[in-house]
Amino acid sequence: MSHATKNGVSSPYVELDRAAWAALRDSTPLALTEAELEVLRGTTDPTSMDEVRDIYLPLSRLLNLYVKATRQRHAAVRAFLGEDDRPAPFVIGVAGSVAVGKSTTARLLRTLLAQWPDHPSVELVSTDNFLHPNSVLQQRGIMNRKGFPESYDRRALVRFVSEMKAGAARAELPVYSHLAYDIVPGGVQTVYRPDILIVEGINVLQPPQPGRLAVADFFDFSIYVDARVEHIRQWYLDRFRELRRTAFSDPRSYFHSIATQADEEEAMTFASQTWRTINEVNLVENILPTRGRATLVLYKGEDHRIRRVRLRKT
Ligand SMILES: Nc1ncnc2c1ncn2[C@@H]1O[C@H](COP(=O)(O)OP(=O)(O)O)[C@@H](O)[C@H]1O
Ligand SMILES: CC(C)(COP(=O)(O)O)[C@@H](O)C(=O)NCCC(=O)O
Repeated sequence: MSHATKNGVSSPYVELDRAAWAALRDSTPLALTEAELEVLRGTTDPTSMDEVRDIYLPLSRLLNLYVKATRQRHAAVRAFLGEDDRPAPFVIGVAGSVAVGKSTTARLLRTLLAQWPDHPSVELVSTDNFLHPNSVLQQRGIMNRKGFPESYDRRALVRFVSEMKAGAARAELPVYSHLAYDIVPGGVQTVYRPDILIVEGINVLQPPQPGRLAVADFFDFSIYVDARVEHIRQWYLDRFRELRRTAFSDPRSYFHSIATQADEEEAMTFASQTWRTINEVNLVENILPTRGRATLVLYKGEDHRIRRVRLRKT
């Protein structure tokens, strides 16, 4: 365990290697089968049972402690104000680059956190539901900025999380389809107020615009999934190659012509260009600068395995 110091001032972070973090699992039981894990894994994501045991069970234990402590703090404030108990979900943000594996992390957490008897209902919402439809992105000339902060309806995202936090019983959200590469016209996802709400997306740790609130202002805990840019690039390309063989071969896919008309070399040139001109620029300019705001950083190595964990103590 290292407590880095800078200019003699103790750092707010503690950094643990994989073995030190894994030891913090304590007695948290492993109640997930290989078949259940298989369903939670994203395309080409190799997250294994070892990863669940060494990384996600200690994290589940830590989050359970956070939920309990946060409930106690809220109850104390309500008692101080003489207010009745009002249920509010514990909100967790999961951030990181396109293709870093956030959705696998978020789905695993949803399953593991729901196994605790004190917070069985866990909802997961991906911020792609709040992207502006392609028609709006085209109108604004920002179709090549999909995933950048301005490509989202940030007000609607903040409104959704703030309403859930304020105790709203349910909310209706738009739906994004990776297949159509667009918002689904008339699509609705209904979210009933859970014990824990996980909000996953590349830009969830963005600071607020002047005079506004950002979605991160409502997080009780946040996780940044991190890796070297060149490794994430390789994962993006590997996944694209696999999607070309699978999802893109569906005639309804926005990228269908990449599967049917372009040979593999042309397809991969297109993918490299998309990575370099959109996703890497967004990572370096907008996403990486938010890493320091996360409560926890999971650092992945080239093989996708988490090597180190950094926790913010204060
Ligand atoms: N073009 C696509 N077609 C189908 N599925 C996709 C496409 N792009 C991404 N996905 C899937 O969407 C999910 C989210 O991907 P992404 O936003 O890159 O985040 P991450 O890889 O960090 O989970 C992943 O499960 C991925 O497999
Ligand atoms: C939909 C995404 C912006 C991710 O959205 P998120 O759920 O993280 O808000 C991303 O997967 C994406 O499609 N990026 C655009 C460039 C590309 O096609 O890779």
